[in-house]
Amino acid sequence: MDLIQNLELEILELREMLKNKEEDLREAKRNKFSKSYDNVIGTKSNINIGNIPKWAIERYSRQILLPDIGVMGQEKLMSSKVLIVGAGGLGCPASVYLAGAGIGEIGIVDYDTVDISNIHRQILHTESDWCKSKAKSAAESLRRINSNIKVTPYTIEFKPENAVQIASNYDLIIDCTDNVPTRYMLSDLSIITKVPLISGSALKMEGQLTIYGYRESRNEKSSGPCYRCLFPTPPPAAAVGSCSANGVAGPVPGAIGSLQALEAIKLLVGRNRENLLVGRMLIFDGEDMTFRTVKLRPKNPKCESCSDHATIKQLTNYEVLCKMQSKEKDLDLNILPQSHRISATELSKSLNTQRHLLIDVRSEAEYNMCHLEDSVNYPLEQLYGEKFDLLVENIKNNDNVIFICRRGNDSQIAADKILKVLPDAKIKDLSGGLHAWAEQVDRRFPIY
Ligand SMILES: Nc1ncnc2c1ncn2[C@@H]1O[C@H](COP(=O)(O)OP(=O)(O)OP(=O)(O)O)[C@@H](O)[C@H]1O
Repeated sequence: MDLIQNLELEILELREMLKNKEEDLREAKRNKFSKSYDNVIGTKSNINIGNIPKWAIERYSRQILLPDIGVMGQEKLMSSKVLIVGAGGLGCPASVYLAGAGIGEIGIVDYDTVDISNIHRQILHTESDWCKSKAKSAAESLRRINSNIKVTPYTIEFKPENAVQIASNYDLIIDCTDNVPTRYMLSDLSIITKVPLISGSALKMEGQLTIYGYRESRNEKSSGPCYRCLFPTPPPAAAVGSCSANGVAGPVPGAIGSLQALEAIKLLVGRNRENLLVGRMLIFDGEDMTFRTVKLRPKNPKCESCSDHATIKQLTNYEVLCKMQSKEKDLDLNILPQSHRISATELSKSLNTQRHLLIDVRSEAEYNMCHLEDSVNYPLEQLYGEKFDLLVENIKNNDNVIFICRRGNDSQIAADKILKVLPDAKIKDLSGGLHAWAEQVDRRFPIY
């Protein structure tokens, strides 16, 4: 028995020794690598091979082996500057691969902070980055991936007042944002500054990407349509989906962001127009796992931004263009008069004394995530379907009807629609929605 125990102890000791030796070996390798890098920085020493140093050949060998990249392509990547706007679902994977590929300088712009609901897809941020600036968190992670590149975080909103000055320092812009005003601005910016733009988007299980503002050389006209050629007038704000309202599967922006990085690498090493997504859009459907490329409409000969008759010579107010309300106003539509609204605290008190019909108009998936006890689910779109009459009948027979949604906008739309057919109905909407409930009444209720 003793013999077996002794042997086991010896095995444990040997394992420990092996682990230490392995760590020593890794440390020695790391030292060797950084020493050889130190030798090269700031010098044209004789260990340079061709035009790129030994350390870079070792580090980037797997992509240099590709005939489309090669040593010359690697040199171009290492002297390129890429600006990534948005450090979210698309910006994280796009910048990871660009940092990995050794892009000389990466600028990353984002005014927001990391939210816990971002982490399922925004792979540069971790739990310990929660509430940190996204641009700073992304920059820190990128520097950990590649300490040989320069990374500049911009913790600001990218807007007409600062966009031209920042973008002019870069060779390429990558649109990783999530809103229409910024998309129009980036497209115009690309035409004005002659910096090409790789635009991506992802929502639910779908994503797409294309290149705008591509030019064979700076003196040539841009090829392919710009965003304004395709969408001369912005869609109504309500028709635009967002990840926070519609959801997104993490790997979908992961795939699109990675492909944006791939297009960036190809563009920077000088691949031909035909090999790039110029005048074409790649569409990915994660539901049935298909990729398809569609040809985009040609340039609009009357485009205000990129045609010969362009009138847009400087950036304008894109919030006005897209008829956006300010973010605060967005949170509360104020459709209903005060007499048809009830605060979360008032509702909580009233629930203790009276019977109510609580109608939750969120989607079924949201309702299943969390809902108030005894509420019934009646998704907003059903108000426009065949069950509407049934709902009206139900409401007629109730004295206390409360419409509920996430933030208090859809519930007002629903209540307003019912009031148009039943003007005397005893209807109210929960002001501020379930967010207000979570903040004012029950902190256990999840805010999403
Ligand atoms: N004009 C802008 N300037 C700087 N950053 C921007 C601008 N417009 C959008 N962004 C950033 O682009 C990123 C887009 O990321 P993503 O689409 O994953 O959405 P999100 O806002 O992080 O998450 P969610 O929609 O789930 O709340 C966000 O971090 C947002 O702050």
